[in-house]
Amino acid sequence: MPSEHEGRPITCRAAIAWECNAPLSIEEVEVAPPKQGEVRVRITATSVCHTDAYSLSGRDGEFATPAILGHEGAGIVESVGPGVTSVAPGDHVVALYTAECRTCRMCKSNKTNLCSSVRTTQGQGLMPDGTRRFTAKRNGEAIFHYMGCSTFSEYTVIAEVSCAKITPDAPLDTICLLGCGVTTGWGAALKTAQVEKGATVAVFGLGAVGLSVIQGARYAGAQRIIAIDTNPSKFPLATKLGATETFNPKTVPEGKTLQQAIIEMTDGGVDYSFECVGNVQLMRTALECAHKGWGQSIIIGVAGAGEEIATRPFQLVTGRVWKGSAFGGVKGRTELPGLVELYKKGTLDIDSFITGTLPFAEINHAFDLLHKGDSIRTVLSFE
Ligand SMILES: NC(=O)C1=CN([C@@H]2O[C@H](COP(=O)(O)OP(=O)(O)OC[C@H]3O[C@@H](n4cnc5c(N)ncnc54)[C@H](OP(=O)(O)O)[C@@H]3O)[C@@H](O)[C@H]2O)C=CC1
Ligand SMILES: N[C@@H](CCC(=O)N[C@@H](CSC=O)C(=O)NCC(=O)O)C(=O)O
Ligand SMILES: [Zn+2]
Ligand SMILES: [Zn+2]
Repeated sequence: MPSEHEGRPITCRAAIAWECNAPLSIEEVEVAPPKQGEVRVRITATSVCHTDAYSLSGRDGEFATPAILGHEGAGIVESVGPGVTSVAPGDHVVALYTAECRTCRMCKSNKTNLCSSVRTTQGQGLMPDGTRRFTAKRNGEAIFHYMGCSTFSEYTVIAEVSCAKITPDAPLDTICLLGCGVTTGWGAALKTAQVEKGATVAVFGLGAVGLSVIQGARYAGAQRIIAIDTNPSKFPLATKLGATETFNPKTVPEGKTLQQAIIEMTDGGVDYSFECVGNVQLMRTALECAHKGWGQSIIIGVAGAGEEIATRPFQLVTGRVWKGSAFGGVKGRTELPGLVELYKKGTLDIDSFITGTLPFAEINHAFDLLHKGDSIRTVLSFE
């Protein structure tokens, strides 16, 4: 059924980041109708990923304010712009920060999920035509988009290629986590690393991303999964999701490095390690605890603008492999429906990641919980 607002602006609530390192401001915005190839979505649920906090911290070289953050959200299509064929009003969708146009060179390759169709304008906080759809009601200022999603708004406009259509019988307030954290970790284990049966795995950082790596590694049949975090309150959930051991780097004896400790625990190093924190020193540790000759280390964490990784080239000469993974290597429009089915069958746990739900108006509290290490994912509801 067509929306009563079709073709017209909608005024709704959004959380605006007017500047970095300040609380988000809940206020009214005007959301323009979708243009060619665009979709306006009523977001029903969104959660807060560490990357939202990272961008708000001012460490993200691409982030421009004022902006509407949020990239882990799901909702219902309100209206579509000219030329949109793959979704229609009423469809349930997950917003994708890694688009999938299916026609660019990257999409046609089975080696990557990094679609190039909208990435340049997305990084500038703009829609693909170079303009914006959000205006602050308080002063008429145009607001930047974020990661092609901007899910911290009751209504958002995203590109059709950034819309994964999913079955309407899946709960949006749970599967919104497929918009980032759960898919990223699961895919990093199964698609990027291709962890195999019997493997030994080390996971650094036990937020939604690291815990999802653990879940993926268990699904792949890994024999040992070592869950590593400086916050031991994350250990019980890591164990529930498949970790066979937990380890706190703070317990490494003086005079020994963390990589040495893990190499000793694993008879020479792990087959696969995953950095899920965004700390460049830890990325080095993760590489160097990988087994000589074949160990692979996957960087998932996002480091601040200007930060660099280092290791002795000898580490690579002697067979270790350094890789990265974005959105778990998952092509969202094609593969998210399958992940929803895995959730419905009980194969993919998403419920355990939701450590709390809050009304959208309490979004700043959700950020506080993340900063204090007291949450995995807090789902914000607009209803
Ligand atoms: N490449 C991609 O596609 C994606 C990348 N990311 C990135 O992945 C990272 C993880 O995201 P998310 O799971 O949401 O983050 P969280 O903040 O929820 O989880 C990170 C975990 O690492 C712990 N930690 C912090 N420092 C260390 C350390 N030195 N050693 C071991 N553990 C440590 C934190 O502890 P504490 O509880 O004390 O904070 C926390 O438990 C972020 O950098 C994020 O930006 C996220 C999604 C997609
Ligand atoms: N803007 C950042 C880039 C941050 C980054 O690496 N993002 C990840 C996703 S993080 C999700 O929570 C990613 O997928 N990167 C690939 C991409 O195309 O952006 C910066 O400039 O450092
Ligand atoms: Zn994220
Ligand atoms: Zn593409």
